[in-house]
Amino acid sequence: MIEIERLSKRYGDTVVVDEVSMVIEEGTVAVVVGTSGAGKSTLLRMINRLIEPSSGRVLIDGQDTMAIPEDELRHRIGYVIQGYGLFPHRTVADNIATVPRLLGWDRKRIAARVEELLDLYQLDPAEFAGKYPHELSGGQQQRVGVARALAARPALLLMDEPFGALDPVIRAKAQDDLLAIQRRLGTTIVLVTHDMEEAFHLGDRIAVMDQARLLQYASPAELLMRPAEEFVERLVGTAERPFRLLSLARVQDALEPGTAEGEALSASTNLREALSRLIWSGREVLPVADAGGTVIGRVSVDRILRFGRSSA
Ligand SMILES: Nc1ncnc2c1ncn2[C@@H]1O[C@H](COP(=O)(O)OP(=O)(O)OP(=O)(O)O)[C@@H](O)[C@H]1O
Repeated sequence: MIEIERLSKRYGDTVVVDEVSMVIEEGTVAVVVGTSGAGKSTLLRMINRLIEPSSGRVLIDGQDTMAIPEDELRHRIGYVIQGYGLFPHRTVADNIATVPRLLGWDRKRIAARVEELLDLYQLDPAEFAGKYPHELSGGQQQRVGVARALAARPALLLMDEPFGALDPVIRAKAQDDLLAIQRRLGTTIVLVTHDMEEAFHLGDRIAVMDQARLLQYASPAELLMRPAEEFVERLVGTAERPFRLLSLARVQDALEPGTAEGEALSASTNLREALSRLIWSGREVLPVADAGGTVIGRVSVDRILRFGRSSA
């Protein structure tokens, strides 16, 4: 668990982070959003003390980060930035091995870990281990950047606009991969983004910052239904609200008994996508199948629309 308590950063008379307090539960994803210059990156970097706080404190599992030597802190906390920060003159394997080497792991253990991470990120070790960053696509570099941050199995991963440079298709895949890996490893993640879609897709909780202040820190549904201030309401996108609500629920939540004509939707599909498929197919109802392909019921346009209403 990460506890941020009245954390502030001042440069001279300018306050860039103003008494921010928030708790990030273990194994969850907290996403920080806000306007440019709101203080998001500064807040993130104060967690691993890349930036020293002016006041306030950060506790990791109850331990004040000030009591942890800086290098140990950096090894314990994974950090991913936009542009991935890979070392250009080191191979993919050497990049991933950076922190394990600093920690003095033996060769065999490092090699096994590198291979495991490349596998996890679907990069064939035989092909990719010896390549240099400039020989990789943007999406591959991004995956190596995250693999490197995960190399020493950090319990906490800080990510600053990690998918900012990716095109929309690769970006969606990178987000899904991250969630899958996060669930598998139980990593706690704090991620900064400009992209509200990304925030709603990834965040268990979303922190909204504006002009150095934390305006609201709540679950995606809460931000939509009960925005604390007009700024939050505008940022979550008033016109987008029903669609964002739909994307938070799954077909299994709107399942009705019976079956229907047409290509089955998976029960795990989100309702926004399901509605889109219904509209495109020109049908009022579609069958729903479980992960094994067995039809378990149906879903209708009517039922989905009820989920998108504020009184749902
Ligand atoms: N070393 C510094 N000295 C003075 N001001 C700084 C310094 N570093 C950052 N700032 C200011 O602090 C404010 C917050 O910066 P920060 O990078 O945390 O914002 P951000 O919300 O991450 O913005 P963006 O989304 O544009 O990256 C900005 O106004 C920035 O100009």
